[in-house]
Amino acid sequence: MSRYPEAFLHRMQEMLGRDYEAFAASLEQPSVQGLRVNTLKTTSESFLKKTPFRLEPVPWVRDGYTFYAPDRPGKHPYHAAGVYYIQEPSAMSVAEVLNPQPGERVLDLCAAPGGKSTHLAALLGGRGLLVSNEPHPARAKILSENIERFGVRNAMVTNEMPDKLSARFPAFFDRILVDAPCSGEGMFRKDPDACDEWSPEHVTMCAVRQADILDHAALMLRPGGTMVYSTCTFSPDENEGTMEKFLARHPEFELIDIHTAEHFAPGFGEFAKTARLWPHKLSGEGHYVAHLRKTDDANGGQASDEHGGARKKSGKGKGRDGRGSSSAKVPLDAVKTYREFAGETLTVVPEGEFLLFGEQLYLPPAGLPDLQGLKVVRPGWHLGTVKKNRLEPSHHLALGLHPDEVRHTVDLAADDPQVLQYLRGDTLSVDSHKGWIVLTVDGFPLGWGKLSGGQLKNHYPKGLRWV
Ligand SMILES: C[S@@+](CC[C@H](N)C(=O)[O-])C[C@H]1O[C@@H](n2cnc3c(N)ncnc32)[C@H](O)[C@@H]1O
Repeated sequence: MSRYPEAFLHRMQEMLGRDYEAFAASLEQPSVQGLRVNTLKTTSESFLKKTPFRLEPVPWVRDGYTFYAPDRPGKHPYHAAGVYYIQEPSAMSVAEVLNPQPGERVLDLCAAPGGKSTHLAALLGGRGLLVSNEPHPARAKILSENIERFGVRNAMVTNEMPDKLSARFPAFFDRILVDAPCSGEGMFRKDPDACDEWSPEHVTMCAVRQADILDHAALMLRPGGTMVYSTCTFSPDENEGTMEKFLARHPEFELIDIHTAEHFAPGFGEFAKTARLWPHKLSGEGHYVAHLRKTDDANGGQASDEHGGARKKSGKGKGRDGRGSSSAKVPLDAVKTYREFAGETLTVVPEGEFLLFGEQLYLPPAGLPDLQGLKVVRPGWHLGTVKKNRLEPSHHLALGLHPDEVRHTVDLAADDPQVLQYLRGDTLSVDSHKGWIVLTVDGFPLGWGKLSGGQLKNHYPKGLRWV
């Protein structure tokens, strides 16, 4: 008996006709695995010279590669250093289609665990603003950790429902990604548990929720801005059906071409401009992608300034520690403490309009909107914890730094046993400058250590330690 729901297989048979046999055979194949190089930290060219893995380029994305068993890049120290993100090849198509440009304001509305957000961040190249949102609190935390590991400096992570954000950010974003919660049919072979949740009723419920999410996304896009709607399911109700109803409700939107469309099959019927990624036609899982544009004269129903609704930052909100203390004015002492630390430890002192939540000091991205009343998990680049007269640097600071920006580093080769000891939280014996140093693996920052008397006190975060 098949491990896939009968009703699902029956629907697929009806949908695919002659192609069904090839599709059904693909369900019995292992899922395709991939990694996407973090171009905030390196280039693909340089990574390919160092990588110990056998990799094949994914044709529809820059910097994406397929890897094969027995390689396990998720277990390599490069993963802890944020050198790449493990993401299956079809999922890599999505941010590539949205194609944000450095300096833009980008929203990823359904962002956890962060595959597409880290991709969007890489494409922004550290310039502009990325708001990565996830309503589920535990998933928002994972998203935030991935933003940290990837060393993204210009992202804010929120934990909100779309209506809360759309009330706050009318016509604000240049690009929006709605990678919608869906019935997940395209992930069945990768994640057999996804089958257990599947039912025809679940498909219908997902379509209703997708409509609601899209309506709020539509409000937040500036006129002339672009949006990608994507799912990892096959059901037309959640794909072409969701698009059809959305376009009927929103005549200010139109479907536009997908620049990588040659690699994919077209969507059904009148939705040939959208793309279907079939596991029996390419090397990847099942996905659907639609690219939309909001017309220039659409006013979005809301007032907006010259950049589509920018708001002045008040710097208030809830910190990642949930204390939500006000940070309208960062005490000068805190900034002084940070600058002293940075002056001693770094070659370049990151500056900007700081935010302080409790003891946590952040550097928010430029153009960060009003945070008042929003659940913010990470309001920008986390610099550290301000103690009485000292700054304890954050893991995010280390991961967001280029090794040249740090005065003292200890570099270890990936196969040096001390790397594993460090990731396990052990104290290391090293010969280097006394004080704070960044431990790097083949030149990629892994985390902080504090050296005294030849012993490196381990500051790799307890929650991330390898067991
Ligand atoms: C397909 S997953 C996103 C995957 C993510 N984009 C990535 O690449 O890692 C959809 C996400 O939407 C979240 N979600 C569920 N309901 C939502 C809603 N009403 N609004 C926004 N996101 C929602 C889910 O918790 C889930 O994390």
